[in-house]
Amino acid sequence: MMEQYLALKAEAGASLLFYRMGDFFELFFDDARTASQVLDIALTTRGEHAGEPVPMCGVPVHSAEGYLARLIKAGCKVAIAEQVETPEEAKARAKREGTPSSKVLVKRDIVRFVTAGTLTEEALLEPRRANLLAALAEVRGAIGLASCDISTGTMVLEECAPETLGAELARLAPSEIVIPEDFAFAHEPGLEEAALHPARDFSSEAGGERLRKVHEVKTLDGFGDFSRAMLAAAGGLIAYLDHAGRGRLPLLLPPVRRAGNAGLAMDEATRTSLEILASSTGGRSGSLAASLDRCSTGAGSRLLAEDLSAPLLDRQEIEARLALVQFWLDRPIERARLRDGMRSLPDIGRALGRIAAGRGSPRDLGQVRDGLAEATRLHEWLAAQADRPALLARLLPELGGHGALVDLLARALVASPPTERGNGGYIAGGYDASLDELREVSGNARKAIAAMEARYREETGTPSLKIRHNGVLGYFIEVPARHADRFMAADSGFTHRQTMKDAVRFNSLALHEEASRISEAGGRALAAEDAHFEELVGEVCAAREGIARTAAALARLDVAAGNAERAAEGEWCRPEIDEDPALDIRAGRHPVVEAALAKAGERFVANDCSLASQDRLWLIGGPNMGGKSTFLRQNALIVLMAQAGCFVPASSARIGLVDRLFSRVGASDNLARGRSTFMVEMVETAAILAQAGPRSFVILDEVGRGTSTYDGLALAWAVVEAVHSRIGCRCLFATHYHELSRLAESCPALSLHHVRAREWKGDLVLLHELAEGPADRSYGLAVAKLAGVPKEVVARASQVLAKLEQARTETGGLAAGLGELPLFAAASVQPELGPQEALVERLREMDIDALSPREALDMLYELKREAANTKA
Ligand SMILES: Nc1ncnc2c1ncn2[C@@H]1O[C@H](COP(=O)(O)OP(=O)(O)OP(=O)(O)O)[C@@H](O)[C@H]1O
Repeated sequence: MMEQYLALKAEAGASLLFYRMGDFFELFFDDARTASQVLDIALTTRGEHAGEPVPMCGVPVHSAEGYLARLIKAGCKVAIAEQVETPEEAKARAKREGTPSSKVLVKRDIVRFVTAGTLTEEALLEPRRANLLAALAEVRGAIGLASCDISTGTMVLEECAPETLGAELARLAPSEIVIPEDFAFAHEPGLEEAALHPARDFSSEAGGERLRKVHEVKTLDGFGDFSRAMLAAAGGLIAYLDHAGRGRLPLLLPPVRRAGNAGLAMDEATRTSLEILASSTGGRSGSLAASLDRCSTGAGSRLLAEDLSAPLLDRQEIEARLALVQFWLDRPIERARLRDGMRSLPDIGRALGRIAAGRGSPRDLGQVRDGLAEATRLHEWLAAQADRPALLARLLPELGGHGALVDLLARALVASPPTERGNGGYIAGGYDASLDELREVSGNARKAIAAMEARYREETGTPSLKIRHNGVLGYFIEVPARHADRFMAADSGFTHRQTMKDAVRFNSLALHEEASRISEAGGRALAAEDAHFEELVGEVCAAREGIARTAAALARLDVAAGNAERAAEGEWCRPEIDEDPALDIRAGRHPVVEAALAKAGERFVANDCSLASQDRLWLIGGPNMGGKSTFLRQNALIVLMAQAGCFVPASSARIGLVDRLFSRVGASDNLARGRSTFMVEMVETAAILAQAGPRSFVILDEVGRGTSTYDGLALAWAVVEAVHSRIGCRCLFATHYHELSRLAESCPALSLHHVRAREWKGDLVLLHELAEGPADRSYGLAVAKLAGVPKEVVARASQVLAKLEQARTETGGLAAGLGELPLFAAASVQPELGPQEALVERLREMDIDALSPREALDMLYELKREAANTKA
């Protein structure tokens, strides 16, 4: 056995090997140590290997899913080795091969690799979260990105530049990433845990071939235009799935090309800081998605998360989503009816995923039936609604058209089919006459056995006689031990089978005959149900693309109705979308903070934000805890929500489409990646300065606070100037440096604002209200007092502050020398040129036509000399 185990383990590689032994999966050696630790189960030993006891642990097959879920969550991969022949088959093989049957071992094989990105089981998936597997490939400097959710079969191909890979991965947030073994960008952040796969599977030719084969088409043209990098990534993805499923591919729908720049771009830091899908503590609760989500189905929640991760840039598409939300908002009764109906809707996308992956159960077929039947009912109802918006009209045909399949499944399956296929009983009566007959035979035999029990009781005068059944003996007659003698007699007609403590068990010829009838008919009935199951699976798979489209349409309806529900609940408004580089939000609120305050019985103070080309940079000061970060974030979130097609928490909002959103709010140490707080702040600021354009929206919070006061102020000053004069985008900039307010004199599109506070009877009152003009003071000490810093420390700080302020009055303070500083734009602060760049600059500036031949020759010599120096 050890030999077989070790061979399979070699194949499993780094995956933990679940080795099937009867009713258990067993793990050995290091696998057993890891699993016992992660699962907190007993570690024992079994036998010896190389003179040492072999560590072992095991999990029962029937509850293996739960254990698998925990292992996958802990970052492990698992290879499942099943018995692929029965003991009888093994014995027959031994006979054929001439090996003694005692030496023969049942054949086992790895039937599947279970990894985070290749799950389909209900128990292992979170209903409200997509589970993506992504593959990356590089072709001539372009990175192809293939992502798929095999639980529903969707597959998206896209391409990006190496610099934006991090942002794209942050948008997708895949559960697992596969890269070729020789991937040039393997050291990029986020790829530390990526699975390696042989590079030969990541070629564009092989990728194209694989896609054509999976979808049984001669050309991919009908699906879209895919680049070589996309095809290479798709090839790697399919090859990895093929490897994980040991040759059985899961459900894969035709690939969809995601157009580059199709949406609002956000980098990883922005996503994290805006807490879109997860809060800063890592969980869903406290995130934007959680506070927005009123979807009735898991599929709806998954689509909402996708919408929020990839807001749109296409005005028409945004308007289409908003109009559908409006439609449901205007019809509260219909909305309630839709959401009620949806609540009991099965997750047909995922049921289909399991069926297509060969892991489907009769219950999954039942779910497809019920889901499609509900979709058909919805189709009829919605078709009768007046004033349907365009998106609804587009979705409508996707909901119907499954009549024949629903009818077939309705006739074929019982009302609530079981999850277990092995015991049968899921094919409905009346569907197959021969199956009904077999069932009748077993039914009659069962009746005969019941009659036999009554007859034997009477004939033998043993009222306590019972005919029973168990897995080992089959049917048997059981009598109390004190009555057993008369059954033991040679001519009694009963044969002894087993003696228990208080009872003795017998068989009889008649019972044996009826039991054989039951088991034979039962076996044939099971086989017939099995065959029907396969037929039904075939029918469902043949209709898979239509079913997936229906599932997607249902999810879109659910998201729109959920958004309408949320908008009604919070009195949110429909944003107006236009192309102006402006932003006008009236009485805006932060959806998450507002909800948290409401729970505590507190009121959120709404604030306006109005940016336009002549006033597009707001410098915001005011006390700590005054609400600056909240204000910055709420406006970024409102933009994001609007472009995702949601209503927004404001009394009115006009959003000029934003192409890139940047958020640098709150310190996020990234010590794991070897960067200090200040370094992270500067890296993120650098990214903003490099990538932001005139249509971007930037929120920056306290840039420069992580270093010395002078350095920090200088950096903040230069960053504000660059954003104002060079980039020219809309920006909210929160700061504690009062000195920055002087920028208002030199930057015409910059205005000063502050969050209001008051000191009342020595205590600080934060009003959380935004007002125009610079902040008068910081109230830092008052906040420290509020936070419980000991009185004597605050008193001492007051003394120090008084001294510092006195010095400031005398010397003009920190920014004393800034009066003479020229404007950023006028200063023409050129970065110092390197020697090569200087050379290029001279060449560029040279007017050849104005040179005499002699001057030209001299110039050539000079340039040559300079070039030689540059090299040295
Ligand atoms: N508009 C508002 N209405 C009511 N409460 C608010 C509002 N804005 C913020 N708050 C409350 O004030 C707290 C502090 O807000 P926030 O972190 O935005 O302050 P801040 O000015 O950025 O502070 P710091 O300068 O210390 O970073 C929030 O957690 C919230 O409870």
